[in-house]
Amino acid sequence: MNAAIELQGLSKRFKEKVAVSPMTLTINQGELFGLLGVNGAGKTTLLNMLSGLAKPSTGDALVLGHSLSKELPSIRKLLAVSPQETSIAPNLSVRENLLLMARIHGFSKEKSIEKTEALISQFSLQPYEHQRGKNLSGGWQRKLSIAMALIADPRILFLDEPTLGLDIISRRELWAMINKLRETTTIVLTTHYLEEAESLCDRICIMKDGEIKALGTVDELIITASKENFEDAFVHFVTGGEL
Ligand SMILES: Nc1ncnc2c1ncn2[C@@H]1O[C@H](COP(=O)(O)OP(=O)(O)OP(=O)(O)O)[C@@H](O)[C@H]1O
Repeated sequence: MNAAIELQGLSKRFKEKVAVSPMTLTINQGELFGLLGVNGAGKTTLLNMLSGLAKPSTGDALVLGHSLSKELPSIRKLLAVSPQETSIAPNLSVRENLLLMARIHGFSKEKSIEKTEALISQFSLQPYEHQRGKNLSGGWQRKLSIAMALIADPRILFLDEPTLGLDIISRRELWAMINKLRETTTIVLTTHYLEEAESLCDRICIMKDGEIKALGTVDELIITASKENFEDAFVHFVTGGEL
């Protein structure tokens, strides 16, 4: 299986604070990979480094074979992020947000309209296409944010807490959408909802204090921790077996 992302001792330090210790890890193409951990584990910092928003302190990563330290512009074309905080312009409509994103990516006017139409259809955004971003519900804002991240057909998509604060129905709708996306895109997802990770992820990496505490499928993690369920296994790994 070909690697989508190869971390090669990638680390990040903020002054005295080690946010991510040197990490070595491979995420495969086509995988839906979960990054889990308690607050401050280093998940967002890791994604920020891989998307060029934070400069690594040491190490490198290969993204579809391109070196993060040497070929960031190539990586930016392959990878997109749907961030924790919504990236949508509040006073623009759904359609205008998508058009703007397409233009930012350098698509012609015609191509931008074509891309916008396709994403409105793919995400069933038709009923809301003329509604301003700020007037959408949380679930629809999140769907729009993911649609915007997909405007340039990235090969890899980072979803940082995609269902944070959503009700269970909106969450399930997003899960269905993410499951469809995995057919064409490698996805790295962070979440605090363990049932979300269990339901969606092929493999999960559990981080704490910038370090990998466990890595594997849900079943492998449960067996390694000698627990009955994933929640108990997660608690075991992040407390060092104390709970
Ligand atoms: N710009 C920064 N300057 C200093 N410290 C930072 C900075 N960004 C993050 N940190 C620290 O690095 C550590 C990792 O933070 P990070 O946001 O990556 O964690 P996280 O796993 O994404 O947490 P959460 O689940 O709360 O989003 C934390 O201790 C945080 O306080």
